[in-house]
Amino acid sequence: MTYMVDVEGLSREFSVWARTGRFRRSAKVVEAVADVSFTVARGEAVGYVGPNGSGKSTTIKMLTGILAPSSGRVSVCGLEPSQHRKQLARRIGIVFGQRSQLWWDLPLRESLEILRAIYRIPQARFRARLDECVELLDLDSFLERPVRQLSLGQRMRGEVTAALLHDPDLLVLDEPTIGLDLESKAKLRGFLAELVARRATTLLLTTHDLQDIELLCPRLIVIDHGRILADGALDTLRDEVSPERILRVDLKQPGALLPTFHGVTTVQADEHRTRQRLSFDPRRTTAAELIAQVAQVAPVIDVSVTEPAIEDVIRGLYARSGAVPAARHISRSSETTAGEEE
Ligand SMILES: Nc1ncnc2c1ncn2[C@@H]1O[C@H](COP(=O)(O)OP(=O)(O)OP(=O)(O)O)[C@@H](O)[C@H]1O
Repeated sequence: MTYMVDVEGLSREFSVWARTGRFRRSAKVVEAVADVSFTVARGEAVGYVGPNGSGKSTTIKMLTGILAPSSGRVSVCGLEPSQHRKQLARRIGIVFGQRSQLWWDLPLRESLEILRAIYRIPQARFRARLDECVELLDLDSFLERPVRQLSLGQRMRGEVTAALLHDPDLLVLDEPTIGLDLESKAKLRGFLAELVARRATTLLLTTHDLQDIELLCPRLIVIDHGRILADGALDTLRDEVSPERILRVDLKQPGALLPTFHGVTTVQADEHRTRQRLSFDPRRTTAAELIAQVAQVAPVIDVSVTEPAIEDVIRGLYARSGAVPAARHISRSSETTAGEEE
């Protein structure tokens, strides 16, 4: 099988100057990415998550050819990125939430025209792509406006359009929803979800907003200290870390506390015992089975099942590995001085 992304033993080190006393600094090596291996198949949508300084951007930079690896092997669309950066640029689309690929003083439409010329996109294909983005991302009202006058949400919609004009095989999004308000986030996510579903675009997404992942990426790669902590389907990781689910049942009449059916660990009830919560292990029983069992002992008017939120799953993965991400926000400016440039 040929993969869109194929990474093996990928590592990247940086030499940095660290303060060791009031006037003393000494060189040390930071392992930004350490022995990372994964593959992404065509049409997959993968979320790459980790706390600040865990190595996400460094990985993305190696995948897109901005940085060369210190060691390991990386292949994107069958190309070695740092050696074939220009060729690769025709095959992938990149959106960096914190950086723009548009021309600040030009109207958005002109920026897109320039990109058409750079990528030598045939007029008909360009028109079709642009029309589609204009419609689905509502670009109409600001297409003629200079990029510097656009709101962040409008600019991001422009960035995504720019990344898609040349029909890339792989779309790499680095924090695409950072700083966006709820409405803009929803709009962008809706568009990307459609893209994945309809066109089977391969997507690699880094984000701090776990809702992006939940809505767009069935698979999750979790990274910490430059190493992969977990890689798998969100649902599988959820089962591994915190298998318990909660079935809430609303009964027609107050009654006795429900029995601990097979697979149920605890039963809790409100004071009238009309609303009861059954914690259960989905590997031992199913919500449907439980509902049927409850209905046999008491008339039910409503039910709902709650799963652990993605935040809890990720917290569980870190806890399992002994990492404590929240306490580790690495500030480049105060702790280290970059000794190497991108
Ligand atoms: N050019 C550089 N020179 C020196 N150190 C660097 C450089 N780029 C990254 N690092 C270090 O490598 C580590 C990983 O950084 P990276 O930017 O990849 O993390 P990240 O997961 O993208 O973080 P964030 O979520 O804050 O963007 C950090 O310790 C960072 O300080």
